[in-house]
Amino acid sequence: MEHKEAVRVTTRVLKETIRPNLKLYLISLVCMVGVAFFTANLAAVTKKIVNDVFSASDYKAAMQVCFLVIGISFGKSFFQYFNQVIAFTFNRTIAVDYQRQLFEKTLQMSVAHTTQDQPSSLMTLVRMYGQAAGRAVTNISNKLLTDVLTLIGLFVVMLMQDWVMLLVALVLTPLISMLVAHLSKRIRQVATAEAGMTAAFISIGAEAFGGIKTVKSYSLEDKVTGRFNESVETMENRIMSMAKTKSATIPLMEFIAGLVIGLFVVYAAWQVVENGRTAGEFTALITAFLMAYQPAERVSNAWVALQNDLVQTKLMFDALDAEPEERPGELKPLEVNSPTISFDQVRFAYGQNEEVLKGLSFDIKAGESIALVGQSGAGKSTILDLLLKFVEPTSGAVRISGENLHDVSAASLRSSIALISQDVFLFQGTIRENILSARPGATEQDLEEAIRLSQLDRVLSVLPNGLDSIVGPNGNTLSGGQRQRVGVARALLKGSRIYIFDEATSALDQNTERRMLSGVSEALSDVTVIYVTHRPSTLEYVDRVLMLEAGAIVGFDTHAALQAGNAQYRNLFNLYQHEQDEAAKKQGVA
Ligand SMILES: Nc1ncnc2c1ncn2[C@@H]1O[C@H](COP(=O)(O)OP(=O)(O)OP(=O)(O)O)[C@@H](O)[C@H]1O
Repeated sequence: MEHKEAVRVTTRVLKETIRPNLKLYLISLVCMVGVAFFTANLAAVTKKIVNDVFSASDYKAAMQVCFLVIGISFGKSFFQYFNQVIAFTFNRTIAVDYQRQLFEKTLQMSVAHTTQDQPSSLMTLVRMYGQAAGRAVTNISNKLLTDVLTLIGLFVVMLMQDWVMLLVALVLTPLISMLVAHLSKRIRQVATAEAGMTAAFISIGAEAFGGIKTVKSYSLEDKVTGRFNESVETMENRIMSMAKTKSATIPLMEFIAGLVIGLFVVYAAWQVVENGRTAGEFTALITAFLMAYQPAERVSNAWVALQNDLVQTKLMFDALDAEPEERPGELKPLEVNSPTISFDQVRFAYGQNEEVLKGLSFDIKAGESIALVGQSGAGKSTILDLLLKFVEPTSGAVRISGENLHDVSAASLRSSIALISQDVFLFQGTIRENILSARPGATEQDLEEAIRLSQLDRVLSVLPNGLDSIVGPNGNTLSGGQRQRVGVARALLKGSRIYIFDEATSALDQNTERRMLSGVSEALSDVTVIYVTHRPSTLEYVDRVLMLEAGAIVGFDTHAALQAGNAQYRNLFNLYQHEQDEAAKKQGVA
């Protein structure tokens, strides 16, 4: 990151955070000045100790100086305490606020953008960036400022004792500034890559532990460990390079301090002996110089840390400024007057890859139920992604209720469609809460009906707490089939005009699936339903079947008509039948 960019990021982060907390910040400013004032006075008081107490051997003066020192120390501690509490509050408030903004922003991004990264690495970045911004603001507006003010105070004390200090200051200040500027640049260069590397590191771990059964059953431990080691090594090299740069600053400053003190002693001795200056003046000067060491060290540390945090804050701003999927109010809401669906010459390709859908045109009437079938990779999921506007056609148009989805807001579109996927997502909580999340105001009667139709009542009857049983994170205390039934119940309660069942019954046994489908198809007789399925049994419950092959339609008719007149469909149906029989056999054996 260039110097100009660092200044731009600093200005923005301060503007965005100080303004809303101005009152608190002004109080902390008073505290900072208080800390600096009392610290400087603590150094200055040594002059009195040496001259008035020791040199004059005055007992009374000793008592006065004693109270003075206690008063100054109390003042310093008082302001220091409040300053630190405010700095801490500031840090946390800013970190949490940015984390919230980043989380919301990530949710607003397109699905394609969000799924580029592992969920865990996205969360790591949200956490890291927010914390970095909090630290950056606290460092600049509080820690650095407190110490710089203290240094100025101590400097004034030194200047008051001897003008030679002015010369020393004039020579040392630009020297130290140049040194710090050089180190800062190096640190920012190294830090730029750090955030990405940490996210990659987390992502490797998440992938390995998330797929632990696959890793173990395919003996992939060595491969996973190899990838982990590689990422750790790259990260360690970066961290080491940063540590070396950081470590250089403190010894360098210590050396400069030692050099200056050495010269002071000789200079002070000469002034006292030859020019009749008092020992107290030089005690105050050297004390101020020694006391300046700690804040100077903290300034140097805070400055180094700041470079790192500014880089991450910049990355955070980049993420916050990224174009969202769409801006609120940018597009009109979809009004589903009649739940018709039409694809008009739709072509689609993922990036520069080969076309996945090759000019698809078909119409689904309002209230019709259709099954979408085809070999793996034919393009079924892509059709669903287009319907939900997770992706947009390369050319052609997808319409619902006559409206081109390109012109309607994604949020209104998605709230009009109930999607039930194969992997049902359940959040941690009770089954009741999960189902009611689709329609919080639903009556007990509607809830019971949804439970009955989804065949969930059979599951609930064996759970000790029934509907109030708690499911673990992502419903992991339920079996795949149980989760699917909760997913169907939740979707039924939503009461949409369009339903999409994406392999939503794949984990159910045939009998349960049949019972569910007969109830569901009756309950959804006046809404439009799409089933994506490999199950031949599902095909009996739909009005028409749309068969895809390599991104093109090879048949769209009733199951009976396709069976009678379409050889490709018969082959596919036989394949599905075979798969189903095999699965039934396996279930029988189990
Ligand atoms: N994100 C992606 N990037 C690149 N290509 C993709 C992506 N998602 C899918 N594809 C490709 O698009 C084609 C259609 O995939 P799609 O998932 O729509 O098929 P499908 O019929 O749903 O398959 P399945 O029954 O196995 O789920 C496939 O060749 C697939 O490799």
